[in-house]
Order: sequence, then structure tokens, then C-alpha cells
Amino acid sequence: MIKPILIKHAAQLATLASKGKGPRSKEAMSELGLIEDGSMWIEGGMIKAIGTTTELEERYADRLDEAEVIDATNHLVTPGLVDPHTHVVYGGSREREFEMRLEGASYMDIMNAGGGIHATTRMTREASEEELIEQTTWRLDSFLAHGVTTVEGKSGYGMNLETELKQLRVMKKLQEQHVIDLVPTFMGGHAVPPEYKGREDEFVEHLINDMLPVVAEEKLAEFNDVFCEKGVFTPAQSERILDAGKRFGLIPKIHADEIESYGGAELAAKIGSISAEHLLKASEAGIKAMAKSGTIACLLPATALYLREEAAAGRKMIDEGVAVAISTDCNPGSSPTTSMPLVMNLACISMRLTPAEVLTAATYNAACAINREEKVGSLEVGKQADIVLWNVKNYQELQYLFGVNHVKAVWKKGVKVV
Ligand SMILES: N=CN[C@@H](CCC(=O)O)C(=O)O
Ligand SMILES: [Zn+2]
Repeated sequence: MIKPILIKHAAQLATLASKGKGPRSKEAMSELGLIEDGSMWIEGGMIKAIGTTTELEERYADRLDEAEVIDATNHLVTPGLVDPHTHVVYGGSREREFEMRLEGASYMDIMNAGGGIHATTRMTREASEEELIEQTTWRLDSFLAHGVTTVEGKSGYGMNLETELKQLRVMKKLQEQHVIDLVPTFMGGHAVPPEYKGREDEFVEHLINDMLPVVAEEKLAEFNDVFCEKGVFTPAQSERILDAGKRFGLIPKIHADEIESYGGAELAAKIGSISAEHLLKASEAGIKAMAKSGTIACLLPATALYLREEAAAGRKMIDEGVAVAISTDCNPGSSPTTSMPLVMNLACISMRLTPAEVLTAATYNAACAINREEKVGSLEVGKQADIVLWNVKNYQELQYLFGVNHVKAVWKKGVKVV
């Protein structure tokens, strides 16, 4: 029998308690639901009670002997971090492109010359399911070590039915094998594969008619994502792909305005996308439209840094009323990292988000961006006991001491995994 757990005397318990109100924007992004000298009772993988240490010791006075007690004196406790945007399943690696970019080549130059996404597609097509599981397991372990307990993952390094399905099946297996919750997104619209060069619209039809129905039939994805970017998919093609996904019950997401301002944010708002990703070059009108439609901005400051681009206008987006989430964008080209704590630091430094806003963006709002806010992203009675104990006293210190992994312990569904 697994013992109940009592975490007590947390210097700061950041609950992010939200009572099911949907993604947070503006001032609500700074409401962390802090409890000083905080305590939690965990049983059956769930949070059963939360409050001050005095309150919980009184309430469970007759059961204290049976519990495993964790003394969190001088430590911050938060929900497990949620990463709502990754390309975590891929074959091979692209370190030579890193050098090429430092020598002056641009991300799109490399891609247009057959590298970038196309290079990883070749390596992913060649990889066996077992190889992909092995590589991805390593990355998921690393996420966990950085306090991340839920990860969204996209296909998109196949761009043919066989390999798209292979990536999604790998995610399904990993969801069964790994303690991390892995949330699958179909992204057949990541680029136009070379075999369809010059026949882009035909590829769009192929994706809609031949890939989406199988992905939906096999229930391999919850979301449908597309790279809406000049030279990749136009807003009109992106809309077709996302609309078609909706008809199969897949929720739209969109890589928007990453390299050029291209109407991606406006499109996200128009089609009711749950989130829009990147947004480095989002227009004023696009930002306003997203605030109005309630589309979450999923911002990726590590990607901007890695591509040596100016970060998205996160501060402005929050001030305009857009709900912001943040993510690693873990992928082999523009952000090969699993460190959410680093991304959180960067969100403060490069986008001027406050430490409180950043914690919301990496937990509760991130959960909203992948439809998981009922289960994870905050510490509330009835939610999964996904918890991080940090080697810092408060949430400001978590952001202040940067580039450091402050994780002391992680529980996933009430089981200590780090
Ligand atoms: N920008 C498009 N897709 C990925 C990068 C994929 C790659 O370079 O392999 C992203 O979100 O950053
Ligand atoms: Zn991406």
C-alpha cells in the first residue's frame, strides 16, 4: 500500500488555484494563490487537501502516523511544470546547422536548401520506432529532471502517412511507458516535403484527404498544428488544414508569424485556435484579435535566443489582454533544450514578464493551452499530485538565479520520480 504523503512547512506554496476559470490574462497572471508555511495531503495520486501546516496537521491529526512526511522548510513548492509545445519525437541531430547559422546562414536558407525540418524528416523517416522511443525517452527523462511533468508533442517530421503515424504511435507508447503525461498533436503541415515541391496545394489535399482521417480514426492526436509562414504554408492553406482537422475533432494550433509577419495571429483568432505559437513578428492587429478571441499566445523565448532573433512582445501581449503560456519548443533545429527553468528565466529577461506571470505561463496557462487545466497546472483539491519541490525559498528566487536547475524533488501522480 502506498502511504499518503504530507508535504509541510513549505516556505511558499504557489498553488495557482484557479477554480476552473479558463486561461488567465492581465493581472490574473500574477495571482499565484500563495500559502506561507504551506502544506498538502496527497493520497491515491491526487491532492486531497491543501492549506497551512497548522490547518492540515489538525485536520489529519489521527492519520499523521501513517503518512510519509516531507519537510519543505525553506523551500518553494509549485505545480509540476507543463510544456505545451514540443517536437520531442525526432531522429538524428543537426549540430552542423548550428555552426552554419553562426557562420551567417539563416534558418529559412538552410531549410530551403533541403536542411532544417527536411533534414530531420529524412532522419526520422529512417529511424525505427524503437530508436525513436529510445531517443525520446532520454529527452522526457531530462524534462522530468527539470520539473516538467506534462509535455505536448508534435508529429511533423514525417510528412508522409507512414512516418507521421510512426511518430504518433511512438508518443502513444511513451504515454503508456513513461511517467510524463504526453499530449499528442498532429503536425503533418510542418513543411511541404520535397516530393511535393511545386505541388503545394496537392500536398495540402493529400494531408486533408489521406492523413487526417487515419490520424483521427486511430485517435492518435488531440490537436492539429500547421506552420503558417512565408515559403511554407500560406494563411489560406493553413486555414484549410486547420478547418479540416476541426471536422475530425482535432483542436487547431498554429505556428504563426515566427519569421515574418504573415497574418498568422489574425488567422489564429479567426478560426478559434486554442493557441498560437512563436509570434515573434505578430502584428498589432493580430495581438488585439487574439486578446479578443481568447487565443493563448504560446511564446518560445529560447527559440528566439537560439535563432538570435528578438523575442516576441510578451510584455505587450499581456498588457493588451492576451493570455500567455511559455514553452521550450524542444526540437533539433531552433531550440534543442528540455529546460523549462531556463525558458522561464528568458521569459523574464527577454520579454519582461514578471516572475509571477512566468510561473503562471509555465503552469496553469500552459495547461490551458493543451486542454489539461482540469487535471494539472495548479495545486488544487481533486487535481493530480504533480508537484515540484525547489531549492529556492520563493518564486522570485526561481527566476533570479538563472540558468540553474533548482529542482530538488518531483512527484508525478503522487509518486516521487526525481
Ligand atoms: N518553426 C517551425 N517548427 C519548429 C522547428 C522545427 C525544426 O527546425 O526542426 C519550431 O517550432 O521552432
Ligand atoms: Zn514548434
